[in-house]
Amino acid sequence: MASRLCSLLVRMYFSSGKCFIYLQNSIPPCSSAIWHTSICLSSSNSSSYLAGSTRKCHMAEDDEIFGGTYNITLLKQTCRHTEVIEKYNKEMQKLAERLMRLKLLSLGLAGGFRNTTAVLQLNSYPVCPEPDRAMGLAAHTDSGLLTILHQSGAARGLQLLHSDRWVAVPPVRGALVVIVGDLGHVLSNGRFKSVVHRAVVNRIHHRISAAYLCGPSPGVRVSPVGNPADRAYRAVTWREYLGLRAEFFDKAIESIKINTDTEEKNGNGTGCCCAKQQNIAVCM
Ligand SMILES: O=C(O)CCC(=O)C(=O)O
Ligand SMILES: [Fe+2]
Repeated sequence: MASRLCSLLVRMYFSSGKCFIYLQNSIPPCSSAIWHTSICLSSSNSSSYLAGSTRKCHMAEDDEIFGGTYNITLLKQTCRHTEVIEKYNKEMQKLAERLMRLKLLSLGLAGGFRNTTAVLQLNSYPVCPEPDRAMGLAAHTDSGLLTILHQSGAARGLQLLHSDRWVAVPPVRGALVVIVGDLGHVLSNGRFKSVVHRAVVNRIHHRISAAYLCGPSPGVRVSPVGNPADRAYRAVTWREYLGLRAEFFDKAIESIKINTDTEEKNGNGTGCCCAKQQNIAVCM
């Protein structure tokens, strides 16, 4: 069901004249542009859901493109697609919550997440005449708890960094890829690793992917499960973590590492989604 909805969503958007897709980067020598569109899905109400996109665009530092205010009017033209997005969001939310519950269970905790924030990122990688000289999406980790990725069609593109080598993750019909994000890494105290990945382009196929990025509410602190004395990372909110990524790029996770001789100064204030003891729900 979730995978079918992903396909429907992708078909719908990329057949709609890309009326609300904005340009994020265009890397020579690709003749046509690579598009990445981020949409905040977190509100159930379609108007604030559209407003949410603005915030996400700020977070993604795309304000240079639209002068600080995302083009809401263009987004509103796509309201007829709201129903499909809502359905997609509902299914993906259920799936993300289930995956998070399983992840917590494997860490010895019975719990779940409420009030998650979700962002849909639609990626379009056109055919590239010189794929060796271009990059679709540069190497990165995702910042949230987890990402559920749909790869449309048969074209390969996704690669994971494993033991210093890039390993292709070919699309499998009906299958979704689950990627652990940095906050998922922090929450598990490093037991679930956030994986470095990238997307390459190719000479023959136009490739499309849809990434559902799931995280806590932006202001909720995430801290590692388990014994406070064993925590490898300090507590951090998603908002703060995005700031650290802007400052430290791929070293952001290192920047919240606790040195053995450094005290965890942040404690477990209210709203923190660390699980303080076994069998406590992880609430946000
Ligand atoms: O297109 C892909 O396969 C990767 C997309 C991705 O990593 C992302 O949207 O964060
Ligand atoms: Fe990613």
